[in-house]
Amino acid sequence: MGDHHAELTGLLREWLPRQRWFAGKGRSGGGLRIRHDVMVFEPLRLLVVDVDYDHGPSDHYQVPVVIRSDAPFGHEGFLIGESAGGLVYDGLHDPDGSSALLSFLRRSTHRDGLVAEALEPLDILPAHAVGAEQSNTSIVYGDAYILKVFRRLWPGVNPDLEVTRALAEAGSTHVARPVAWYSGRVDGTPTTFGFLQEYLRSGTEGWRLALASVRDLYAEADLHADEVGGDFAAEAERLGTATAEVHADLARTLPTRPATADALRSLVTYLHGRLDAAVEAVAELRPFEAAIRKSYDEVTGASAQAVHPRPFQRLHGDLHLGQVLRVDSGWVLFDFEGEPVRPVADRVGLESPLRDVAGMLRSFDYAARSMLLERGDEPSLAYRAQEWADRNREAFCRGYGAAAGRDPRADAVVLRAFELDKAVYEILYEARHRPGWIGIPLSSVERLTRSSPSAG
Ligand SMILES: Nc1ncnc2c1ncn2[C@@H]1O[C@H](COP(=O)(O)OP(=O)(O)O)[C@@H](O)[C@H]1O
Ligand SMILES: O=P(O)(O)O[C@H]1O[C@H](CO)[C@@H](O[C@H]2O[C@H](CO)[C@@H](O)[C@H](O)[C@H]2O)[C@H](O)[C@H]1O
Repeated sequence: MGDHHAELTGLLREWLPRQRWFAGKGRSGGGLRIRHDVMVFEPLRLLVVDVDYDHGPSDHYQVPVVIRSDAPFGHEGFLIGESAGGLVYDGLHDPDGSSALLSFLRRSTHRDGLVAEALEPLDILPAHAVGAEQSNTSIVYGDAYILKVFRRLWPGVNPDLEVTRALAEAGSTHVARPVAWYSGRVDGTPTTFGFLQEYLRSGTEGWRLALASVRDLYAEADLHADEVGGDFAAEAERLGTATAEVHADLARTLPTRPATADALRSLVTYLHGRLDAAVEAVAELRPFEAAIRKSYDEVTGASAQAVHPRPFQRLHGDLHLGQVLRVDSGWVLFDFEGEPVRPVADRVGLESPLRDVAGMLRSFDYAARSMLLERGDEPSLAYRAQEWADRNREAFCRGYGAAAGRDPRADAVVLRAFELDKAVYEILYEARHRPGWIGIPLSSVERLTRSSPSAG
């Protein structure tokens, strides 16, 4: 294995940093070690790779590979490199590799420390990868299942699996049925590697529906959001209700804790810490720093009961229009992973449900403004974008309030703090991955720090 691993390590040293989900960009060091090498199911081998840096903890990644003596047509795009043993391909994109993973799940078996568990008998179906690879790699089997393979491994049970299972067991209609998963040990801790769910073939992503609505509005230069064909407000209201129902099920089945003065103080410290890192990295944020900090401090400015009369609880953690699907029966939420850049230990904490509300409100802003990027500077469209975002924001909060018994807008100080925090996170995210979009969250920070909390 020694020479072979040395060769594979060399190939991965080139390949890994080029992947969209590689989190070590900009960190010095980057020494690579293959920690586990398991033949999961012929021909799929699963490598667990550690990346060590000069400072801070190591990262862990799973890299399933298929090593072939042939080079089938169409495989060029996912070649990792050439070794003495053959051509090394990304095993999640190699059709034989993705089939092997389903066979492993189907057997509900274990292999060298990797364990597969299935809740129901699985059909063997052909695989294809979905969409652009982001934080993870997803594979659809037939049109029955979708497997999410967590590329970066955080020791512990992945919150997506934990929370989705809790909701399914509570009878929620707002999640896709969990079907199977596989796990192993990382740093001695049982860790989720991949999660298979029912594939909702009739689902349309909220982001696509919202963009269609915005497009309709921009096409009708003289009409308002409530007058054009593709008005999204009724959907936004239903989405608000679905989010509140999910929160209620999570509060009923998983732990909660009161939002005490201490809990709010820790929250504010945490928000300031995230801002420290963002202003350090993105100079454009600095003119707004003082005003943002002032908004955060307002969270501890009055009694905890007055500012946040709801318990802290488990959440979605990164809710936006790209994480919800409209199916015939209503809205389904997925990807309960939280923000992928946060350590899992942080993401499984009990937090304010207003964090999710704020995530979705930010997304209405994104949908309205992303289309302005294509249109250049048209002041009348900017006005209409704001009108669209406000209308859907109100509808979402109305729907949430009707189901939760308290409208999120009633807790305006905390809601604004979370909207600012999300926008700060987005500024960092866009700076790293999509610099052309950074103006969207920056303009929101500018607006949110200008307005009073209740104005939204
Ligand atoms: N149960 C499902 N049924 C149908 N499509 C889904 C389902 N879950 C996720 N998707 C689609 O798969 C894609 C990737 O899923 P996601 O969990 O967001 O991955 P990532 O964490 O990499 O962003 C999304 O575009 C989403 O629309
Ligand atoms: O989908 P992920 O879990 O990988 O989330 C990350 O990427 C998102 C972008 O794809 C990013 O979301 C931001 O852009 C969305 C439009 O593309 C918008 O709907 C969101 O409101 C906005 O935050 C997300 O923040 C990031 O964690």
